[in-house]
Amino acid sequence: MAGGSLLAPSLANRQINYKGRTTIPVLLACIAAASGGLIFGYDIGISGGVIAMDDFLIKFFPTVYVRKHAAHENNYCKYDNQGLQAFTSSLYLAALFASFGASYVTSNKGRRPTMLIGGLSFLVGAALNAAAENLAMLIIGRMMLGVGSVPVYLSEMAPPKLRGGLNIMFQQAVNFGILCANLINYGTANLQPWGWRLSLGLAAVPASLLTLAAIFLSDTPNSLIERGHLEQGKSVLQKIRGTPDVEAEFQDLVEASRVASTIKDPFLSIFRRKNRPQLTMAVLIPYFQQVTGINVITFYAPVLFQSIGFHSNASLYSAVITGLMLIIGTGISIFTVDKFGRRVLFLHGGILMFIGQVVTGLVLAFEFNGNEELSRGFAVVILVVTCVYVVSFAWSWGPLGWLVPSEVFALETRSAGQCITVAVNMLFTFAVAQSFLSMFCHFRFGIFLFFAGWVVVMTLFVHFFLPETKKVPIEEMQQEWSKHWYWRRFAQEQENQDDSKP
Ligand SMILES: OC[C@H]1O[C@](O)(CO)[C@@H](O)[C@@H]1O
Repeated sequence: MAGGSLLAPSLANRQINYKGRTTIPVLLACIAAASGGLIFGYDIGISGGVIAMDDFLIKFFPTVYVRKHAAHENNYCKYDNQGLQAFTSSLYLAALFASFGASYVTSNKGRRPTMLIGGLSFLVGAALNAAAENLAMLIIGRMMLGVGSVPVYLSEMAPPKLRGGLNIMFQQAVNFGILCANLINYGTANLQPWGWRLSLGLAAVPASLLTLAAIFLSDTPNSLIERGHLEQGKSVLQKIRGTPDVEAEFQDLVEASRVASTIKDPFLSIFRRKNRPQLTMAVLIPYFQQVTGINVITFYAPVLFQSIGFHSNASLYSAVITGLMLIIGTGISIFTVDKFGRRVLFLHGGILMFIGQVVTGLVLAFEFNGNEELSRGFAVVILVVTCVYVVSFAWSWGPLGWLVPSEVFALETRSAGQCITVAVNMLFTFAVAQSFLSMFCHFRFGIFLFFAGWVVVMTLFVHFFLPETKKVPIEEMQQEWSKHWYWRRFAQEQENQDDSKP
């Protein structure tokens, strides 16, 4: 999938001692990857603050503007509007469809064209959004941003060597993007009447970096070798390592690509009965990540805080605070994930997220009747428990929602598993974005209890069904499933050679 090289089992955990130094192309590749994460985060974080700006509402959603300022109305429903939700959600729907095409382009044409298409698509999307005169321009722009996001996700998530702390760095880049967006909204909110245009248009800055990097970077050696261009692959490797002495690494890449090519039909393979545990993880982990409800905060925090009575500025800087919490939490994850393991982080994160959501639900139930503002003291309580919730998400389901799927698949199901993970994640990101404001209107405070219920389910699921993957080499993953108290009934069928059974 996605041109991601699959390390041969014999190579996956070997102490690697290749020659070479960090060269400019390597640094450029890192910048490209980081700017990909940044833009994705920026697009996640920017829409909520923009929706909270009056000039934006007057231009595109006048009825919401009137409702927002009407006194003594049901505050829970002020922002309930399908078009408004579509402005946020359309990005993820486009990303979902693009995920099917992007992996095809990458495996046939290489990483570079996919990054280039992604960068250009981001640029056009940002331009359309900044210049928008009607809802169609807004939504088409957001869809272009969605098309741009997928290559970034697929290429960052695919390489198995990006494991542990490194894999999490990508999530951290997304968080930085979200924080930048929150800060920029805070700054542009006072630039009337065009501050929202600046917010949306600034996505063009990292998008240009990504596009330039794609133009100036050569394709990766892995991608060239996988597509049969061995000599070219070798010379690129020499260039990026800054030494002609790359034979050892080159041979390993050739071997990895040979192993990858022997894997037939990963999509058929993942649907075999013996791979049921892997298919279950590919679907449930990204699903659970989204029904934690995190994107209620990342997409709609300013709107949410305004609905319960925070003033405009307070809403925007509260969103900045939650953005900071994402970074702190994911920082904690980077330093603890390989020490304490994945399950501990998931379980502790789950318990704290549950507490945060239940307290929010109860405070709203008893202290906020939907017509007035929340008292100052309780507003502070809401902000504090929201921070607890966000920080614990950011060390658990945020990064591990990507890291664990990259570790639970055996070699033969890996590429299909990661494609499914990306698609399911985008599907439910879309679903939450498109439904939250309406659900908030109808469920009221109950929406937080609804997400808390899912957190209970996913925490129990981790406790009973997820084996620890810390330091488990990819070629030993199948054995982990065979040892598991529940999954062994499926996984052991490998030995009983019941492979063909669907
Ligand atoms: O860090 C928060 C962000 O991370 C994601 O879960 C994706 O990795 C997003 O859906 C969310 O907005």
